[in-house]
Amino acid sequence: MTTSFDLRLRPGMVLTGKWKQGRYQVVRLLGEGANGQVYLVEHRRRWYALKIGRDAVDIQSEINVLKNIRLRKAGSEPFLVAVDDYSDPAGQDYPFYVMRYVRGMPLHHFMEKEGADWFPLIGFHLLGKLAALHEAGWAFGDLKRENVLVGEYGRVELVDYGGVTASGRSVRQFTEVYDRGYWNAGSRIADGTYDLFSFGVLCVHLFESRRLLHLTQTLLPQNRLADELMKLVEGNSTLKPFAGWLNKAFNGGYANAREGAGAWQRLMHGPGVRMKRPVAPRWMTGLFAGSMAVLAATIAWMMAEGMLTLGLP
Ligand SMILES: Nc1ncnc2c1ncn2[C@@H]1O[C@H](COP(=O)(O)OP(=O)(O)OP(=O)(O)O)[C@@H](O)[C@H]1O
Repeated sequence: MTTSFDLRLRPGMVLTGKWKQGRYQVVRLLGEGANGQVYLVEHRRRWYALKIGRDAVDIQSEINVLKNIRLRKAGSEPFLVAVDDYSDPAGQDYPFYVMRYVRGMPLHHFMEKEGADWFPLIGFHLLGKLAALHEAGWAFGDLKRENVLVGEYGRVELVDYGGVTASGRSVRQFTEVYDRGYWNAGSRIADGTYDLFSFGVLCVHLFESRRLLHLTQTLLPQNRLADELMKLVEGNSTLKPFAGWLNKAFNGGYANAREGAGAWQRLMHGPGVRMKRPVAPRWMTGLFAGSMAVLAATIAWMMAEGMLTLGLP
């Protein structure tokens, strides 16, 4: 991935906003893409993600979307925290915004590390995230492995809102291989079905990346069809139980992610699906065992004291 500018912020340096004077200490680079670089920063003793770019228009349109979609759970901090410009020592201005730091690793790295058994649950969580956007009148647009971060217990967060588009408009930003138009399977009009198509490609990309790459290198544009993707699905043991679902998603059969999530959930417990069930953290198991021991001791003591009988005649 190349970026359009060569700014490098070093760990430890403090970036001060030109207009609002907010101070952000750089911890490390989190990632970079076409629109900018994302750094982990510390601000008022808390961690945030700071995205900085050169193109004010690109960054500003992401900011506008983030302001509009209000990714906020009741009582929690907003996703978008601050907006400002940074002036480098040479006087060059770079627009940036600060957002909530999402602790997690990109989906494909998580899956490589933790195993495919997580796939059904993570897929379900991801559909839930998309459903919330669809219900608010948006499509995510640029769904791909890198834009899905997975945290503990398979919790999922979407990052990079540069492609988020109001329903009914033309998708603003997409990645070719995930794009419905690329596969001759429909328009680039933003809606739930567009994201579900990309979700299907994402599933294929996770488990059949080599063959998917081969298809993109060998198929003539007119032969790029969802049927080709389905062949990869049918040949893969993790994806096969979801073949019916994926076929429907590739053909626009689910109007939105909520509908898709319901059907996905039913399949998760079906035949042929190996699924990780997150276990409660050890401290919670310990707490439960501890409370049971206290309860047993209390009952024994009450019985000994004659305060409790077992209901025998
Ligand atoms: N809020 C966040 N918390 C943690 N990590 C993040 C956050 N936002 C972005 N990242 C990381 O930074 C990477 C690059 O960010 P982002 O995708 O927004 O940049 P981009 O320039 O728009 O990339 P692309 O060219 O893929 O569109 C992400 O893949 C992710 O790993």
